[in-house]
Amino acid sequence: MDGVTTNEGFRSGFACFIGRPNVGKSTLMNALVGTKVAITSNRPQTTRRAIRGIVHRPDAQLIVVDTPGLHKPRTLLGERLDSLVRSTLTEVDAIGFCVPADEKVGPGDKYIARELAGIKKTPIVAIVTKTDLTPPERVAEQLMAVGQLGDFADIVPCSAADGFQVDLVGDLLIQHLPEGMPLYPEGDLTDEPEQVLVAELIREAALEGVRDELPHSIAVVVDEMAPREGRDDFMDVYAHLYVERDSQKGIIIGHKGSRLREVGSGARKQIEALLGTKVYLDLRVSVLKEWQRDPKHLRRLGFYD
Ligand SMILES: Nc1nc2c(ncn2[C@@H]2O[C@H](COP(=O)(O)OP(=O)(O)OP(=O)(O)O)[C@@H](O)[C@H]2O)c(=O)[nH]1
Repeated sequence: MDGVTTNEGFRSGFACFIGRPNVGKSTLMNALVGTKVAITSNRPQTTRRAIRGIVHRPDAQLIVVDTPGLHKPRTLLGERLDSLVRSTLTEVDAIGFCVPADEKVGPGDKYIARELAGIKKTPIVAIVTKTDLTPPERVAEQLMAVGQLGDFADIVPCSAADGFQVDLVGDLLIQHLPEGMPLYPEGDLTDEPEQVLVAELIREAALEGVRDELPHSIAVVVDEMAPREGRDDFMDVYAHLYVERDSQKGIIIGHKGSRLREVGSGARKQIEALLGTKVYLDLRVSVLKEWQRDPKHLRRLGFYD
């Protein structure tokens, strides 16, 4: 970090991405940070926590706060997610408003744009994501359409999938950060506790291939995680996967436990990559009836007011 702490002109601060569910916010954050700190899936509302990814540049440190997709709340969980997003918006130095290139601007985007119009202080960079999915003419049209949605500091197209202009998104956010020293040590990529990242990787594996309302009903808690006695290259992880109904438990476990075994081995590989050790994963499935609507259960699963 030589020279950095005294560098004039060094910028550091926070940005967040906002947008409808599934528009590519987590993927973009991972691409900016350069590693997988937020789980992604093709199911809407995959993200439930404000995870921070830290982007290190020679002249700046950008801390990205990942938010759940904003939408009109339907359940108590939905309401808590929305208030999480709203409080995040007032605490950051810049906002990246994501709209995908491959879907027409719709009521969901307009709802968010109206919410953002109420936040006067924070500069907003509009980001047209997933440009790899559409021809350039369509991207150009989308840039125009997004421009109509509000008053933005910049509008930029990018693709997290092929890396197109991901660095530029970083530059545009960084220019709105205040001058200041780095807030995190060099090399740190996230400040989420490892246990939370591990739980998210298990949830990601469990989401593979499930349909309908089941994705929203899955929550994961890591009960215990510790190096095996006498070995620094082996981690024992004990986790619970919660669902809301007995029928869902059956689906997750699968015929003679086949599906749960797949989830476990998929998750284990990802956790091993994250931790850099071998992992033993003990995964149990339990029913927490209607946890999304129950304040007590929500607290137990880590969703606070
Ligand atoms: N082709 C393509 N797909 C992308 C791109 N970015 C994201 N995706 C895909 O879009 C889906 C949603 O991405 P996420 O990053 O989970 O979206 P999100 O906005 O964080 O979603 P929520 O957490 O539900 O709010 C995933 O299947 C991604 O692989 C991109 O640049 N190009």
